[in-house]
Amino acid sequence: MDNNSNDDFTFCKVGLPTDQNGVEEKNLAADIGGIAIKDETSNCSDSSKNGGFPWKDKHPNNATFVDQATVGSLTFNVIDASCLKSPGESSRQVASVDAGAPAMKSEKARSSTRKSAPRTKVPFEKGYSQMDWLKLTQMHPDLAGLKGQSNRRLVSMSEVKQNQKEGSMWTVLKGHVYNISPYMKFHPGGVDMLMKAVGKDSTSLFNKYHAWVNAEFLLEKCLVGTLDDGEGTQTL
Ligand code: HEM
Repeated sequence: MDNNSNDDFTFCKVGLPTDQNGVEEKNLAADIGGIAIKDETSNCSDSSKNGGFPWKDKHPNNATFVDQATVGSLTFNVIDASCLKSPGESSRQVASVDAGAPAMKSEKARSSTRKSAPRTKVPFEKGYSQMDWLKLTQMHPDLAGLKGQSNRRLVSMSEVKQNQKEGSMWTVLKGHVYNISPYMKFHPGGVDMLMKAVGKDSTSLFNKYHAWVNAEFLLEKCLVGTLDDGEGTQTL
């Protein structure tokens, strides 16, 4: 066999990269695929460290932007949080990440899309999750309490008001009349909240808290009828 052939492998130790003095560089964690998160601290009042971008000068929480980098759809903002004013905040650098949006858009965009109503989801009791509700709607033969009556009938508002007792709690939602009594304990916003809907048109309350919820689907089996705006009661 020819010893000078390409079968001759040489193994060598691969060490950490070194600087020009041959000293191994230890601070590698901050360098990821071309992004260098600079470990520079900035003076809180020094706006010359904004990389020439005046809008990167201040973070809304009074921290100073140090660097910005982008990988694919992710934008990193590295800020010096040492100027944070709240008492519990310690001096640190923070990297905030925004997916698919320019960094400066994020804070304002998120706050402007927030609902005015407070989010107060209650933990559900065992056996009362939304999945349990879906199972119940598939198994129960008469959740609306129709007792054989058609749910394709017009229902007056005065009839809705009369149905406010255990087992028969009616509400109007987007022109449909539902018996929400069986859904009470399954409501993620709690029984007390849903009780506000009983005996009245709850469309505006519903939209205030969660216009995105598909009530037509969730309450399909609780449908009693259609609201009669003309206050008559007849079969469709
Ligand atoms: C009438 C039919 C209603 C149905 C089918 C319904 C359904 C739901 C659903 C599915 C959620 C979970 C939403 C989510 O996870 O994003 C929810 C949450 C909630 N609901 Fe309702 N809801 C109804 C009526 C109401 C009414 C009338 C009120 C207020 C008076 C209300 C107040 C709330 C609240 C405060 C939450 C918690 C919001 C959150 O933090 O996510 N709901 N509801």
